[in-house]
Amino acid sequence: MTPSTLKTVDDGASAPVLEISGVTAGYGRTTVLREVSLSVPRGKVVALLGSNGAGKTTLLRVASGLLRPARGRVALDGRDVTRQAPHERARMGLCLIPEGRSVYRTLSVLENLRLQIPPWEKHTALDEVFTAFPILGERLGQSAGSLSGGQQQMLALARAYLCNPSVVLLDEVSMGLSPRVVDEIFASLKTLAATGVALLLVEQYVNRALDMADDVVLLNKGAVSYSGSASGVDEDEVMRGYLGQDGAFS
Ligand SMILES: Nc1ncnc2c1ncn2[C@@H]1O[C@H](COP(=O)(O)OP(=O)(O)OP(=O)(O)O)[C@@H](O)[C@H]1O
Repeated sequence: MTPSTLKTVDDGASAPVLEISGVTAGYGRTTVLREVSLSVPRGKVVALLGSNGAGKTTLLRVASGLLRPARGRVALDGRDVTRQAPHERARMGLCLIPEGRSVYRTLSVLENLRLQIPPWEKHTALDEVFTAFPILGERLGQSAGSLSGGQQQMLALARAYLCNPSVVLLDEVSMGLSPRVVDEIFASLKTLAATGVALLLVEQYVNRALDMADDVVLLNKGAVSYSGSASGVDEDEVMRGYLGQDGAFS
């Protein structure tokens, strides 16, 4: 058999769960991301850090299909999804938890949870959500709008337990919450990661993100200024990068 007749079997098992390669993207004439590449290995936690406006949310939008890049490629499990719609990527195991606690305020907690179960996950039970966030189980009949900010964020995060994802993208889920609630949310993320779900974590609390991340990608003005193991990263250096001092991670 000649090499050209050999059939290659690639089920994506060895590929990173999410791979972004050479992505340039922006809004209208404004370029926000420049040649950004990033890889989320299966079952690993990657922290995506950078100062305000560096392009972190834009990168999550490109990854999830909400924004089409001008150049570059997005792959899930080794399959090119650059032209796939967000719901198709969701069906392939990508779950985005966007910034800002997206819950239906006038609907009950239970109704919100039911709406978060995608149509193709017919047999999903709510038990895992109640294990992660017991308070939601005690508030099922209450309107989501009457929950505290932390409880609303837990309700938004419930989606990560209901979609059977292989990778979850989290955009500043700790924003505006008390330290005690942030502790609880990070504990739930650690539990989720321990089940083998990969996380791409955009997080303002650098120390908390570094504490649970395997790898770190630092964005500076839309370009990657550091990409590598979290163990080689010093929080102070990241903060200097945030403040835009040249030299940090160059
Ligand atoms: N819908 C939009 N239209 C035009 N420009 C936008 C839009 N969304 C974001 N931008 C701009 O793109 C740049 C990157 O924004 P982005 O939200 O991706 O950064 P970020 O790193 O997530 O910042 P933050 O930490 O403040 O959320 C900013 O200059 C922002 O003003």
